[in-house]
Amino acid sequence: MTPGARVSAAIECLDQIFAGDPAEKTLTRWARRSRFAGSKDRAAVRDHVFDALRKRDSCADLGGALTGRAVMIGLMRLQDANLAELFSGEGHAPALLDDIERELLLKNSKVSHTAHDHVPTLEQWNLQDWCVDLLKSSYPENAFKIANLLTERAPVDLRVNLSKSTSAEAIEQLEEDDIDTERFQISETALRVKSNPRKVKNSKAYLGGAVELQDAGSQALIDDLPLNDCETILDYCAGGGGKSLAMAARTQAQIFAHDVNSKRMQDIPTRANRAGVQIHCIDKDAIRMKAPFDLVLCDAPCSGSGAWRRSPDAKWKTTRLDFEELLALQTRILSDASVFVRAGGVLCYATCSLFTQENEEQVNAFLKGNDDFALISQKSWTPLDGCDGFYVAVLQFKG
Ligand SMILES: C[S@@+](CC[C@H](N)C(=O)[O-])C[C@H]1O[C@@H](n2cnc3c(N)ncnc32)[C@H](O)[C@@H]1O
Repeated sequence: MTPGARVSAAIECLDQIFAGDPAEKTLTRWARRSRFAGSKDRAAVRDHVFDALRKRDSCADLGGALTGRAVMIGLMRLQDANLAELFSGEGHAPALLDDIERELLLKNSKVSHTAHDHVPTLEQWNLQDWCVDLLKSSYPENAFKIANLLTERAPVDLRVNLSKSTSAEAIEQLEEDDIDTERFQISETALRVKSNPRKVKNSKAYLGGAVELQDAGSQALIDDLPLNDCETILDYCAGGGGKSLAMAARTQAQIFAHDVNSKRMQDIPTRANRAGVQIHCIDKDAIRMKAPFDLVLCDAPCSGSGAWRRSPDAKWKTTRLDFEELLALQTRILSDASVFVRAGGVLCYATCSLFTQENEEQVNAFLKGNDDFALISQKSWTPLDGCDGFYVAVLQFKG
């Protein structure tokens, strides 16, 4: 595909996404229909679509409308691409810019879309307005800087599986597959991929279980858990098992994974096998039989705002009502899971949210109603730390 044809494909996908279709499904559907597209074309179209979603409002403002075409005009302008070449009207390239589009672009380009030395307009936040308010109240000093970082592509991080490899061995093994990485100080196990991220899943290091894909912030969160003296651990919201696997590599404790939606755990046995660790997936009845646990982790469902660089679709589709429902669910999960902690054990509450309402405020509310728990530590990370946004609190059950 020509560069222009890739832009046309991105326009088509964005129009469907703006009409309400989920981004991933839209891209998969497009790829199925477009047998002529090679893997590089698919990657390029995906990058266009995700870049455009991350900076949606800035792009729409530059291009003059919230349509696939206007947003791609805005994105290409922000990327200093040659608009005349891309919008050539030749072959499968999008039609030439008309006079109105050209004038609009000229007028809008005079306003800086990246400058930090002025009060940002709502478009420049690239967030829904209720999220701007939440971010401002969570980070009064740095809200706009964080919002800006959420418009950038997320780095690809790996977790070295310490039960199979050292960092030095993993780096060397990855190099054999042309994947350059470097240590990321935020966690002992974290490697940042510097080249060929798309090769990771077929690399020997990944297939052999020496590394897993996991954001460095997620790894730092696991470093903060008091795993040392544990014999039994319950990962109460295990999902695909990212946190279970990271814990298993760091402790000899028995790890039990649970999720209300058991289908989400279906890959855990394969992933555990690859990592050379054991994770027992259990249902609620089995939890009651095995309880109490030394450590119960609630990696609660949340807005996911800390990871909106990776899923920019969600930053536009999550409604205020969804958010309120999530808050209620987090409250319930903390309360439900707390009964499975042994006296003297710990309840750990984690999210990948940037908003204090889902983090500190949830924990404070829990502590108010449960004076037999005490806060031991809490920590948060934001993209300012070079990773996704995360929060973790460790609460001890005094019994
Ligand atoms: C943030 S995700 C977990 C991600 C996972 N821990 C990881 O590191 O890959 C939250 C999970 O909580 C699960 N969940 C939602 N409500 C729940 C409940 N009431 N009890 C247990 N799990 C629940 C969801 O199905 C979802 O998989």
